[in-house]
Amino acid sequence: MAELLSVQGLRSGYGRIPILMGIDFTLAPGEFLGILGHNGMGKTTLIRSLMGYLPATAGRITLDGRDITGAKPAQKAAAGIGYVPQGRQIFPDLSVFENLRMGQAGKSREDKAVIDQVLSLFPRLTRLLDRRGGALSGGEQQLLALARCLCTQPRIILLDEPTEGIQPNILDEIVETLQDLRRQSGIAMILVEQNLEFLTALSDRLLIIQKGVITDEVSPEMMADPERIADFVGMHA
Ligand SMILES: Nc1ncnc2c1ncn2[C@@H]1O[C@H](COP(=O)(O)OP(=O)(O)OP(=O)(O)O)[C@@H](O)[C@H]1O
Repeated sequence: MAELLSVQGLRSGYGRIPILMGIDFTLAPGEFLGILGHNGMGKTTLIRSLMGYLPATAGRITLDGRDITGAKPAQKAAAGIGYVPQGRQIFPDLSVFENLRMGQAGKSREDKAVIDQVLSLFPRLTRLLDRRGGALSGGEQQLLALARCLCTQPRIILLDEPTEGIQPNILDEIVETLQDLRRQSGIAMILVEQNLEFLTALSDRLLIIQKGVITDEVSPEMMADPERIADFVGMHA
């Protein structure tokens, strides 16, 4: 399979504290890759390193075969890498619609058609366009952060712990929205999570991260059997 993103021997950390100890994986076009790990295993560090917020101390990241290891976050965004941070970071004083427009802030002119197309995936947000971002529930904010990222028209989305602090009813809606996105678009996604059930519902392939190293890969065949995965990774949902 052709590869869109390739990560080889990636190391990074904070100051002199190493956290990522040599991460290797590839992402194919349109693939949803899940990365499962407990608290503190390096998931956010990995996403922030891929996005360029933390410099790699070793290793190589390529996009379409082009080396982007040292590229700045804005350059990575311009190359088509979208980022939905943990904690969502929506603008609390702006309306839902204004938050979506911020997703187009880097473009020379606003493209309302793109916002409309994105909104077709998010009926709940369409009903809340005038509401302040800060007045949304956690789950609604997560939907907004995802929709805002889609307004940048990325080829890859990096999604950091989307289930954190979200009520179960809206979590199901987030899963369905992502499943629709997976079916309808050619977007590829890296989802880092500690929620096994969420990842098995969405991932084509699942990697396990422990202490800054990818320790295992769960094959697509095994993905069909959540009990077996839970035993395999020692993480019952
Ligand atoms: N700014 C920082 N300075 C120093 N160490 C940090 C910093 N941020 C995170 N760490 C450490 O890096 C390690 C990995 O943290 P990271 O946030 O990547 O984990 P995670 O898997 O995303 O966990 P969580 O689910 O808690 O977000 C942890 O040991 C954490 O304490």
